[in-house]
Amino acid sequence: MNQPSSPASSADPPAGSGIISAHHGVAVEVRFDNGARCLVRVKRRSGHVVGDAVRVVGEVLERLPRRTELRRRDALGGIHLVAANLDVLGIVVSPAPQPPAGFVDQAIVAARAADLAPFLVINKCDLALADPYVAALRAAYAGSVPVFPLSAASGAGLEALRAFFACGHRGAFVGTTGVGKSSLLNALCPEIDLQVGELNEYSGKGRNTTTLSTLHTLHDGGELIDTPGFQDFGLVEISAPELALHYPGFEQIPPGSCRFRNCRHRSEPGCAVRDLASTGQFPADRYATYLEILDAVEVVEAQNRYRGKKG
Ligand SMILES: Nc1nc2c(ncn2[C@@H]2O[C@H](COP(=O)(O)OP(=O)(O)OP(=O)(O)O)[C@@H](O)[C@H]2O)c(=O)[nH]1
Ligand SMILES: [Zn+2]
Repeated sequence: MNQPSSPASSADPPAGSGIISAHHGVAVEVRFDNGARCLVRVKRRSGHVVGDAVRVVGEVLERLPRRTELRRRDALGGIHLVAANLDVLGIVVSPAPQPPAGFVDQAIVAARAADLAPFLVINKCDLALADPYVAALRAAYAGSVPVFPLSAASGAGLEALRAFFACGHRGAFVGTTGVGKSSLLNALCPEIDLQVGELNEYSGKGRNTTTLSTLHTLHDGGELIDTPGFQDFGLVEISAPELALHYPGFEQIPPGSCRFRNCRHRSEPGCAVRDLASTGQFPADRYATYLEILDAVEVVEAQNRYRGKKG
């Protein structure tokens, strides 16, 4: 379906407001507030993404202002908009394979910088080595974000995550390869194939379309965006001020504790974070991880400044 020469939709698109629930490259599916769906043709680089709130008038799509934007960085450093109007981002990890050091922290910072509330999913809790891993992650993050230990394979722990989404959240998952994101999506929405089937029934065309991105409604409530290839995305680079502002654990330190408002919590005089870490009131290992990420972020910032000067 959706060859460039095909009609924008197989029926007259109804007029009204709704949300883009799937993106097929040359057409988007709009889900109207009353539940009806239609396909509307768009230009290849129209800038529309799943999650966009739109008004449809005839074949014209008017995009309404976005509350949030989720971006990713590709292998060449290009930045792409992935989805709009999400409110939560699930960071998926597993005891095997484990994500690289600092991954969870950077994902939390990137989510918060994009105004998304991060939560942590620890998959594969059926594995024997899961318990100490879950305990370590809880100790580091439970004070900062919701933590969901579960097993996509056995289904244990899925109910708590379903209940979280059922509060009305719209989110996506990120995580490194092999942690079980696809398994988790399938466990949460077994009807994924069914939705694809419904859409194609509507369009009356075959199943051989590349769907770039889909918004799935979960059975108990809430929505999940599935964007092939996105889940392993390179997080958009975080800046040093974003890191200092959003690093998990720092939210427990009252704002204004450091002498300088833009304190990077490294060597500034009157830095409350460094003082708390040195006296054990802030976990020393968490502070050490922060400094390692800050080092890496500052190297990238220096490289970008150098490139900017050269350019
Ligand atoms: N033991 C166990 N294995 C799981 C679980 N969930 C997924 N796996 C296995 O982990 C492997 C990776 O699962 P995927 O769902 O493909 O992981 P992914 O994160 O989508 O991987 P990519 O597509 O590479 O990004 C597969 O062999 C799954 O069978 C789980 O809850 N427990
Ligand atoms: Zn400080």
